[in-house]
Amino acid sequence: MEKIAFIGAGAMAEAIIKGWIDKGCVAQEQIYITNKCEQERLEELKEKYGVHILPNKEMLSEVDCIILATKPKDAKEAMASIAPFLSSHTAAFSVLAGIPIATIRESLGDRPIARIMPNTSATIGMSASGVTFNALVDEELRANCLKMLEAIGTVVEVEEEQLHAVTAFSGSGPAYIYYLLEAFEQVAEEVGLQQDVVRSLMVQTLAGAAAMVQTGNEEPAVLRHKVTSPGGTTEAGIRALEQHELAATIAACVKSATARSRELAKGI
Ligand SMILES: NC(=O)C1=CN([C@@H]2O[C@H](COP(=O)(O)OP(=O)(O)OC[C@H]3O[C@@H](n4cnc5c(N)ncnc54)[C@H](O)[C@@H]3O)[C@@H](O)[C@H]2O)C=CC1
Ligand SMILES: O=C(O)[C@@H]1CCC=N1
Repeated sequence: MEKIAFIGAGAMAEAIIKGWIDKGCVAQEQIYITNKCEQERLEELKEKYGVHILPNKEMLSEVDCIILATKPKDAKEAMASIAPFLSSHTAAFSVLAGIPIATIRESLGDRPIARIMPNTSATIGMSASGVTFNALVDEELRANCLKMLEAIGTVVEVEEEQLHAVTAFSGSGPAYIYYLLEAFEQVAEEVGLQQDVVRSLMVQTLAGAAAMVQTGNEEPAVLRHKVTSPGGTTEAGIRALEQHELAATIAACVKSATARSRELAKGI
């Protein structure tokens, strides 16, 4: 893939661009960026990463792949504005939450389409991405796309319908973890520790616990039992989580985000 153009140059586009460039998966000269307006933002990304600002829409006829990265509500207008300039073989990758392949096809015509749900940890090569392809994606393009996603983290291929749930878990997931960390920090002083001390303790605890699960040696429940001494501190903490119905709260969070992903498709 020689030339790739981002349509929308916000947080997610930047995370992917940084991830690719740092990994050497896509070179800065291959990347073109465009926005609706916000020239300053384009200049900022050009300065930071050495990518090109798309000089004009006519140039889109020369790109091998576009990446739709506007907010879902702006996607229709963005697609309408680029559709006349795309050549028939240009692939469309989309990171738009909720927007179905059928809607992209309606706006951009028949072409290879990949719907991708990454997360912002792509910035440091730690995204957990989901992807689904339409039938016009051949084996070579599929392999290429998977390689590009592996460069920014891990990737699972799923059915298109499952992308709503992937969005709810790993697309939005970093925000849930940041929220959790904020909550730990908020209680720090009440129990006699400074916020920055709690941050370093809990970030390491989170990374350590994630790495333990990642070894695949033991189930999370088994690992949890090893921490939980009868009559001890963990038992007291978990009892409070149960009393406050954390599991039900998490289920509500994931279901609500999944439902919102479905709704986003209707909003454009
Ligand atoms: N931020 C995140 O954690 C994730 C976001 N996504 C998806 O990525 C997409 C982008 O999200 P963010 O980067 O967070 O949004 P953002 O608001 O940071 O960036 C959106 C960009 O699109 C540009 N834009 C708006 N209208 C346009 C048009 N007509 N033509 C060209 N550019 C246009 C805006 O100027 C802006 O730079 C969304 O669809 C979101 O669902 C997916 C996974 C994670
Ligand atoms: O909040 C959103 O809609 C996007 C999709 C996943 C993460 N951010």
